[in-house]
Amino acid sequence: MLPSIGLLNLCSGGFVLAYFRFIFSIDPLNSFLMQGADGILVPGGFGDRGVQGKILAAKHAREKDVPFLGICLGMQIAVIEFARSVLGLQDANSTEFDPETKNPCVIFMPEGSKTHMGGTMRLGSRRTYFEFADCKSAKLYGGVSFVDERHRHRYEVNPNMTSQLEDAGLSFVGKDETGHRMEIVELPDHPYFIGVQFHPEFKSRPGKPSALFLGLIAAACGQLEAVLQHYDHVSLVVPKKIVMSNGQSTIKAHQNGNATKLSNGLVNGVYSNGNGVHF
Ligand SMILES: NC(=O)CC[C@H](N)C(=O)O
Repeated sequence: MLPSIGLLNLCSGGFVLAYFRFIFSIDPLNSFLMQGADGILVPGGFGDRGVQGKILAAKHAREKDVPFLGICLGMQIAVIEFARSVLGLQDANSTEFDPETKNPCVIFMPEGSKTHMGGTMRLGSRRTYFEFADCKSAKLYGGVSFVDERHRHRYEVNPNMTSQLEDAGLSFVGKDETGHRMEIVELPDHPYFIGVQFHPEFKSRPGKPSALFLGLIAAACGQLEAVLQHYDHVSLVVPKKIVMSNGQSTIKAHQNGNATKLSNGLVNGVYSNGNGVHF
């Protein structure tokens, strides 16, 4: 596939010229080609083809502080790589690729059907609640308490392994309404390492790119701080975890998503009216 070039408006620091290169994850030159990358995006996918190369890409990004965005399978890959390299669980895997793994950090969603594939995916618009106001993704989305993004998957991060992963430094900063389904993962000490279970590309448009793509490009050209500061004037009103008297913790959801109109006409830069109906 030929490389392509894009002109992007970063809001803060004017325009940047971005050069995109598609690397096949099964390409033996994969690691070599990644060396010069300023940013890496691992997209969604099904089946185990190219998974090893995708794991190498996530590892390279994590270890070399290269801005990284993992989408759906790309997020699952980032979790697998982290479990293997940081937790030392060599056989950590998704049960999609290794049903017998002793360390299933990505598992089949309990409500899915293993026998009927058609229409059994978790599809369509679902709500993600931010756990922390100061994580990069919450800031990029403009300080909302939730975002509605579109989904297309059968597997998810194993909720029984999240505390182990979090103790080692991975942060699950976005979750569904139950708090058991991981939607956004970040590495807080990394310049830009974000994985999302949803597909931001489904609602991204040339003139209105998803906040996460904007963040990736900004980070890749050293402009992330400037872009985040641009959003800083929008009050960050994401509630912190509220510890309830019964010892359970929860987050309070604001039904309107704390929407604030930005000067560019977007509602916090997010395509959502906060009630699950999308434009
Ligand atoms: N859209 C995707 O990337 C799907 C990821 C993975 N194969 C799953 O079903 O969960």
